Order: sequence, then structure tokens, then C-alpha cells
Amino acid sequence: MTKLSVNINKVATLRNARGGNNPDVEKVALDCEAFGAEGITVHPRPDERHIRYADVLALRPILRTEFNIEGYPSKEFIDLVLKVKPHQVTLVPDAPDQITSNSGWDTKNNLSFLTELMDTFGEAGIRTSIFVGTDTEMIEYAAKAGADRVELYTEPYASQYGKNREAAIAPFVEAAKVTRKLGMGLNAGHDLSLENLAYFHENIPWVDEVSIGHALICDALYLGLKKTIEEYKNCLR
Ligand SMILES: CC(=O)[C@@H](O)[C@H](O)COP(=O)(O)O
Ligand SMILES: NCC(=O)COP(=O)(O)O
Repeated sequence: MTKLSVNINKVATLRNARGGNNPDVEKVALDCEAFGAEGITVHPRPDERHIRYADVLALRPILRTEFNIEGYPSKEFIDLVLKVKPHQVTLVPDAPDQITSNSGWDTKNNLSFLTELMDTFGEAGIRTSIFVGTDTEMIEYAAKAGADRVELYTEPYASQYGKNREAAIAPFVEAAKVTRKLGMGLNAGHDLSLENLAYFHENIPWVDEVSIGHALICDALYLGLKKTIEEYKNCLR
């Protein structure tokens, strides 16, 4: 079964636009769970332009499903994750000023850095995931680093889907098979949507978790949050 983890960054972006607490990020997270989400994802960035470190601390005790914290492993991020102890940490190689994630790790060149982090988080009882592209060598080095899972960066799939979905999915199926062979769990995310999710799942039904934020929150403007989450879950059946 593929779990749906809702990324609530964009809810925080909306809240931050006015400085108050509307929409209430904690309430939205709980509502996502009540409407069927099997996890909540946050990606705090150094400038706190959407999810703030304080949100992450406040969410931990109230969530009932899987909590996934994504981000670049700066000292502040590592300290936050070790304090919060989520179910899963996903390491992403983003620069501090990046608009959004745009690539996976070079796990070969960062092997010792990542290995040390896998040990640190593993010893704290936190499941680890490394954000990677479909280059199978990068997946092999994620396994060498000791990651429990990899998260495949799905933007290239999403952007190619409309032109040629068979060609778009092919490298992801290959990467997913290699991940399975190496004994790691498999997550996926970035630009997954109601348009492209069902086909992704149909071709790689053994994905453990997809984390979806931007498109899902956009869809909720039209469909409402409950119906939107139901529709995304329908794509994963
Ligand atoms: C790793 C990944 O693909 C997502 O976490 C994405 O970067 C969401 O972050 P933003 O909401 O800042 O775009
Ligand atoms: N890990 C991907 C994620 O959390 C959400 O990405 P997106 O759906 O906002 O592109």
C-alpha cells in the first residue's frame, strides 16, 4: 500500500502572507489526517518563508500519523529533527535560497557526510530517507550510506508526463527496481498531481509513500480539502 503524506508547506505560505494564524497550520494538518492522509510532511527552509521551526515543534505532539521532516541537513535542521524525533527524516540537497527542490543528492561525492548523518538519525530511532534522482549509481551510494529509504525526485516525470508518459515513467521504474533490489524502502515526490499520480502508482505499486503538497493544496481550492485527499487516495488504489 502506498501512503499519502500531505506536505503542508503551502498552507503555511498562505498563513504567513498576512502574519496572523489563518489558515491554522495545525488544524489543517489534523484535518488532513481526519480526511485520510496517512502522513504529514513539512520542509522547513532556513528563511522560514513557509513552515517555521516553531510549527514543526508544535505539530509533533498532536499528529497521529507519520511525520516526515524534509530539508537540507544544516546544524539547525539536524538539531530540530533530533529534538522533534519524527518518524522519518528526508535529506534534500537544497541551497538556503532555493525556490524549491530541483535535484537529488550526489550521494557518491557526499558519501561520508551522508553516512555520518544516517548514523546520527538512525541512532535516534528516526527512519532515514535520501532524496535522489533516477541515476542508479546515486541510489547505490544511498544504500552504501545506510539510508533506510530513498525518495525519488519526480519533477522530471511530472514535466514529461503530458508529452510521453511511457518514456517519462521508464527511468523511474528502473530506479524503483534497483532500490528494491538493494533492500531499501521507496518514497517519491515533487510535482505529483491528480493528473500524473495514478499512472505513477500503476507502474510502481510498491512505492511506500508519496509526499504531495503544491498540486494538492491548489486542487483543494476548487474541490475542498476532504474531496481532494479522497481523490489523491483513489489514485493510489
Ligand atoms: C523535497 C521536495 O521535493 C519537497 O519538499 C519540495 O521541495 C517542497 O518544498 P517547497 O514547498 O518549499 O517547494
Ligand atoms: N517531497 C515532496 C513533497 O513533499 C511535496 O512536493 P510538491 O508536491 O510540493 O512538489
